[in-house]
Amino acid sequence: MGERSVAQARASVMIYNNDLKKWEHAGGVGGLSRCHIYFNPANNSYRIVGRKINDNDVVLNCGIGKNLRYNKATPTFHQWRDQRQVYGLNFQSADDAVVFSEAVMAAVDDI
Ligand SMILES: CC(=O)N[C@@H](Cc1ccccc1Cl)C(=O)N1CCC[C@]12C=C[C@@H]1CC[C@@H](C(=O)N3CC[C@@H]4C=C[C@H]5CC[C@H](C(=O)O)N5C(=O)[C@H]43)N1C2=O
Repeated sequence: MGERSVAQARASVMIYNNDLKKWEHAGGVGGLSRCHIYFNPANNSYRIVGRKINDNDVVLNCGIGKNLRYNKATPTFHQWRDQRQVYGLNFQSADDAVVFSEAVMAAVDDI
């Protein structure tokens, strides 16, 4: 039994460049990605995967750890970090952002 998607949202994926102190489009080019939260029943883990809508390029692929801190910086820009980098999602609507954030929090609570 493979991974299954427990939530998805369209958003622009951004990565914070700690050296330049600025946000950059994940994958280098702006544009919307379809971001899924996948649950892996084999090891009860979750990860967030984002693929560009126009060419399916994987621009985001990060695990959800049990102590992930998810920051709703604005109603449509949410961010989190892992030990390597800071991720940001620019949602198309506050509703999309709420739905996705609740699924992230549920995943964190489930680990
Ligand atoms: C302590 C810490 O890491 N704090 C983080 C946020 C955070 C809090 C709690 C848990 C996780 C996270 Cl990532 C933090 O403040 N960070 C992470 C790297 C960049 C930033 C540090 C400083 C700057 C100040 C302004 C804010 C920021 O970058 N914002 C606020 C929301 C806004 C929304 C969209 C993005 C898109 C481009 C625009 C811009 O950079 O011009 N922008 C921003 O300016 C974003 N900043 C941040 O988000």
